[in-house]
Amino acid sequence: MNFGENADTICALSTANGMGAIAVIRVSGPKALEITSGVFSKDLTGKTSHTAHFGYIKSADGQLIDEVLVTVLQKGKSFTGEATAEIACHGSVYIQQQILQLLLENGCRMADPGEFTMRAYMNGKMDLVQAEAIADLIASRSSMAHSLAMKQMRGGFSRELQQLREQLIQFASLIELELDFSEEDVEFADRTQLNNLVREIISVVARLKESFSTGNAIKNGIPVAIVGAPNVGKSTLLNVLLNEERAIVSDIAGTTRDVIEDEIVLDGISYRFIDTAGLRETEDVVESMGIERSYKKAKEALIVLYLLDERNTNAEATLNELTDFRSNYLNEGQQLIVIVNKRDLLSEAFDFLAEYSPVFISAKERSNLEELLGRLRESVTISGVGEEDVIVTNSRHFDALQKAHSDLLKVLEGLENGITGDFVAMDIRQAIHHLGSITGEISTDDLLGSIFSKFCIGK
Ligand SMILES: Nc1nc2c(c(=O)[nH]1)N(C=O)[C@@H](CNc1ccc(C(=O)N[C@@H](CCC(=O)O)C(=O)O)cc1)CN2
Ligand SMILES: Nc1nc2c(ncn2[C@@H]2O[C@H](COP(=O)(O)OP(=O)(O)OP(=O)(O)O)[C@@H](O)[C@H]2O)c(=O)[nH]1
Ligand SMILES: [Mg+2]
Repeated sequence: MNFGENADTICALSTANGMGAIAVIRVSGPKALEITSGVFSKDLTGKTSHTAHFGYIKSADGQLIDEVLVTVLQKGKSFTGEATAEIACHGSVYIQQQILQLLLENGCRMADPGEFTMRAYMNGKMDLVQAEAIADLIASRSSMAHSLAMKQMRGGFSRELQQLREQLIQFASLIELELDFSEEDVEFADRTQLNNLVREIISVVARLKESFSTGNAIKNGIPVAIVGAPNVGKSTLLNVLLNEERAIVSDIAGTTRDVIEDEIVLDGISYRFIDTAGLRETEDVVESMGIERSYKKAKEALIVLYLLDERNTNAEATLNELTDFRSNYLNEGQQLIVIVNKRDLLSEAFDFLAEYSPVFISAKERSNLEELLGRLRESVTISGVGEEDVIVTNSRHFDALQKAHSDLLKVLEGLENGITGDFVAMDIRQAIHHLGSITGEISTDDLLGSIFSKFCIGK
């Protein structure tokens, strides 16, 4: 990988593909200002950084291509850290192509996907976590996903990792110091203190690791399974939540055969609602396959909406049904919300459900859905999304945390079993390595390639 003075000068369209009011073409690299000046009516090389210049783009044979505004960012002062010119032209596809072609003829190369951000990383403008957060920020579709990505881009997660690494490095050097003097039988590192420190670090890593299921859910839409007996109104509720006739509704029990899901942003949170086949004993082969899938989906969901309706008047049978479901299909960490639907038809009080604090709604009449949304939002908070907490949203980070976690457990085991310092130190170094791979203190071309190739071109 060439960078610094030897880097190619790259260019790409940074705005969306296709026609727009204005399009921005970004040029970055050692020759960005020279090459852009070569196709522009003014010399940009000596201009103050962060200034905009009006002028013309002309082709080699003197044809006027467009009137444009070029922004100059000098080396060391731009997003990429390299000299950069940003050409804001009229957003015609023809003009965009002509300008890009002129830049290529004058010595630029087309940027690979994510190459501008990769250069920002290579030039120390940001770490890998922050670079990855930019991709998440661009992809974010809900306020919660946006705020997680923003926090990560601003360095929240990086600072937490940095702290952990520093503690571990100090720890490792204490143990290694002890090794140097091992002949003299000195213990520089107080083992109890080390023990406590490792425990503390393990608990932080564990918390980060565990936040991934929520973080991932927020990024991809929080999975909410709608389950319950046939005909209670699951599909009606799905349709009402999505505001769309997504699933077939009928008064025939067993209408929904397959899992139906769709995503929607409500109140700043993106949910993935999953309608399932009504749960019951059945001889029908196809229906029982559908029910099998319902149970599977319920297990994968973060929140389970369990629907009952006006027929569930038998307290014992209903409570048994709920207990059964809870003990057989609900995992730890999953939130259960019990809903009594068809409240327009209710004549009884359903006091026996008090321990579940059910939400009474009428899906058909769209009544009391606000309470349900409130409860959904509450469940998201309960599942671990505090305002202050750093949340892991990226599976690469999760993998590395998991590895660091198991290294640290080995360290702890080593300390407790009185294993010699050199083995303990090896495991600590491994943990430091895995934590460092997250922010990219340690990285390989393969890793960078796989991360940045998923970015948009021009980013
Ligand atoms: N036109 C344009 N808009 C954009 C970007 C861009 O590169 N160009 N961005 C790209 O993603 C985002 C903004 N991010 C940016 C980050 C740093 C710098 C920059 O010039 N940094 C300098 C100076 C900082 C300062 O003055 O405080 C530096 O870091 O040295 C510019 C944009 C979104 N909007
Ligand atoms: N009165 C009343 N009827 C409702 C309400 N919600 C749903 N229904 C009716 O209940 C019947 C069953 O609704 P569905 O949404 O198909 O029920 P389901 O739970 O998806 O049923 P399966 O797919 O068979 O498991 C339909 O006739 C709906 O119109 C409600 O709030 N009040
Ligand atoms: Mg249905």
